[in-house]
Amino acid sequence: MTAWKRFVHVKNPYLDTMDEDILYHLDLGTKTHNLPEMFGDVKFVCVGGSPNRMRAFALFMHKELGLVEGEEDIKDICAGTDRYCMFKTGPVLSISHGMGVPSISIMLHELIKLLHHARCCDVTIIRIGTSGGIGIAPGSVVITDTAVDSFFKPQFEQVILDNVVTRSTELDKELAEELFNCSKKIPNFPALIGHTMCTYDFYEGQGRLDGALCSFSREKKLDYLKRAYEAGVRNIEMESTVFAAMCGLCGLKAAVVCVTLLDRLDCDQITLSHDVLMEYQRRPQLLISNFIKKKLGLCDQIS
Ligand SMILES: O=P(O)(O)O[C@H]1O[C@H](CO)[C@@H](O)[C@H]1O
Ligand SMILES: O=c1cc[nH]c(=O)[nH]1
Repeated sequence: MTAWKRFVHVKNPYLDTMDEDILYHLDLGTKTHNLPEMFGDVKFVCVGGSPNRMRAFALFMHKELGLVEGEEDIKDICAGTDRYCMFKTGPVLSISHGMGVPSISIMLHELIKLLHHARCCDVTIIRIGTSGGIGIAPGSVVITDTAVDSFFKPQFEQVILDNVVTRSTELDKELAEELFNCSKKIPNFPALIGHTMCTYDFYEGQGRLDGALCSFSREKKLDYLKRAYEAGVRNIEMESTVFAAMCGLCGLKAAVVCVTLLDRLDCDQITLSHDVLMEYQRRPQLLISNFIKKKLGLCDQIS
């Protein structure tokens, strides 16, 4: 029996009428680049805020996949722009998205069109990030089941013209479970499944007392974070709702996996040493590399 291929769908009737599509912020285009040849074999897309992290992930994946060509062949495909960076190794694409909803949303529009133009199918997309934990030990890896907004609602509100359009932020529960099962096979790997709250700001928006502005008390902050915990929220970051909404609408299997850098019930400032921060940031990468190797039928635990 032939399995159906899951293509990436764009939902824009105007795209078909365009002679050329310029993916401006990626410095790629349908006339200037052979997108099917460059990207047609992509099966896994990993995204994260920082360019260096996404470069490190591509190099790590390259090694883990045992690919023959050298590291020096892994170049930034978007080098012509300094908005985002993109690296490809085998079927894995690694892209940075900057900080916050507007930044990741621009990248996702162009990435989803890229995958569509390249005729990619059966693509899984995973955000590997950092976050602030609530009521869990720093260094824990949270696999998101549902992304919620600042009111703990599983929705993303997109302003389109002068309307507010509400979109669902459900993520693929089966994929989250699969990732959690994968995490159990890694020794001493603290992981859990929970809701992730996405905010529009790192300071006031996440109830921090240490920003340039703060108009609420310590008690109000703690009351808010405790209510978030009771609603099932285990970590806070700044991209998951729009990521879940856009990927869901375009038929991409999506997951969010973020390490926590602190427990927000204890503090606001990130005081980790550089080495500890780097080690924590590698945790989502290790989990995703094991997952990808498993999906590709490579040895489960090479690392
Ligand atoms: O670690 P990344 O992927 O950048 O994600 C988190 O870190 C940034 C804030 O420091 C926000 O973008 C937040 O979502
Ligand atoms: O507290 C934190 C840490 C990382 N990223 C966030 O968005 N918040």
